[in-house]
Amino acid sequence: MTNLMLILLSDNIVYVVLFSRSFAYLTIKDRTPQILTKVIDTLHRHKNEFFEKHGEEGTEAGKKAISLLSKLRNELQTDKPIVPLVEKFVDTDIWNQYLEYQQSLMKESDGKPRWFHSPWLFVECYMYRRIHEALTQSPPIDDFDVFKELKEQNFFESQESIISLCTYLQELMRTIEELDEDQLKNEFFKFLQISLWGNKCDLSLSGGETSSQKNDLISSLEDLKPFILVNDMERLWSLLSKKTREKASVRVDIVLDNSGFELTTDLVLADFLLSSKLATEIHFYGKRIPWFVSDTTIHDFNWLIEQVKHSNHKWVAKCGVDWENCVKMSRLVYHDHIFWTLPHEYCAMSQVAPDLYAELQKADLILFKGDLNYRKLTGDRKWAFTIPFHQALSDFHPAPLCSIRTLKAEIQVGLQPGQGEELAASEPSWLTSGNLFYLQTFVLHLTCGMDGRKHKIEEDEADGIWRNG
Ligand SMILES: O=P(O)(O)OC[C@@]1(O)O[C@H](CO)[C@@H](O)[C@@H]1O
Ligand SMILES: [Mn+2]
Repeated sequence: MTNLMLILLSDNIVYVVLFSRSFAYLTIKDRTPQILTKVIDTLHRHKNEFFEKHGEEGTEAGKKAISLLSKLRNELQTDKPIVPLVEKFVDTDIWNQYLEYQQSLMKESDGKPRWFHSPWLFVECYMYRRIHEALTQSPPIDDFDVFKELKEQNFFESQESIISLCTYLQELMRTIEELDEDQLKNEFFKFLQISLWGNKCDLSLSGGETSSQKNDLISSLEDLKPFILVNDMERLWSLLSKKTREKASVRVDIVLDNSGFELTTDLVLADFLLSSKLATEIHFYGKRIPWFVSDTTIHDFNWLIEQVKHSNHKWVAKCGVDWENCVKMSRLVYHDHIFWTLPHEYCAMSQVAPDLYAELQKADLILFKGDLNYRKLTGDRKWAFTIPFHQALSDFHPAPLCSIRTLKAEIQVGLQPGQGEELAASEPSWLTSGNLFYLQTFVLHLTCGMDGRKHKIEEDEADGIWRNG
């Protein structure tokens, strides 16, 4: 049953609202409470560790964090108002200013921003920021990463694939100097697809359920190709190979997504780019706080390289030693700016985090991994499927950039006329099932206006979850 409804909102944009159960609604209604319950369960299971480490104070801290998170879950499930952050942290004021901005978008009659009455992107990011606040309010366990176990499990369960990946890379290293241009391009395409496939291993989509990479990836690449919806690899190659011919140093920046298997595929891609001299330095961007369950923090990055270095498989261990050396020689550089864990869409970066924008401008190419980055690149708006990618970026272009993303949310641009409709006919959940891949490049610096309609996601009842206001 769907109802049509016209709503006039404070910014005087009229939305025709179709009430249909949406991915955003199901995320907030079902998946985020499930994730919170897993976090509370994790804290319960670490009670003894907290006591052993910190005595009675640790036990009390665990209880406090659990009660704060239980309160958060209740606020979410009963659609309470979104409350300001209270614990002083580097981004507390920015978050509370953003909450005031959301309030300003609402009509007085709509009251305050609530969990089911706010943009999905904001509410989902806010939930992870409140999890972080609950821990920082519970010293001495304030530095405990409630998602650490899940991220490590993903890595350990993907060992088969990691071994085949590292073995392939090390075997290629033996002959990489002799590859001709075509052979090099084909290897580049392989490592790009491996990094793309790695994005399927995402624990927030799975609600924390295991999502490791079980089968051998290299041999599956041909089977994977039909699932690539937009494939700009050729354009990516011509951009990068041209830069390599023209410049002595070429910098590729990779905005990371999930730790575990996906991070391993990104390190393998980075190693290939450096070893093939397609790049001379790689800059990685991770998250400052635990984020969307599986996203990479500096602790995850250092832990993974250490694990790989100490592997009992010789080619895996060789990769770990190489990666550690690249970090020491600053050929691999890791950044974790707080902006990446704010709710802002990326077209706001030059205002909100001009230092980060200036850093990205030094890159010859930026690769954005994953779905959440794609949502922030496109402002989480309901663009028509055929809107060009550069237009959806709404003036965000620090450097030529490429989104490498598995579709997991109901946003998609850059398609051919009819392509989205065709996919919907063949697989109704094509946007959120995580079965389709998306390698879209924006390599030309074009300015563009913001003409995307904002995305409104509704479910059956009168309330709805809105995308970015
Ligand atoms: O960025 P990633 O790891 O590819 O995906 C993030 C994600 O799991 O979180 C949101 C739903 O909870 C969606 O953006 C997407 O499904
Ligand atoms: Mn993620």
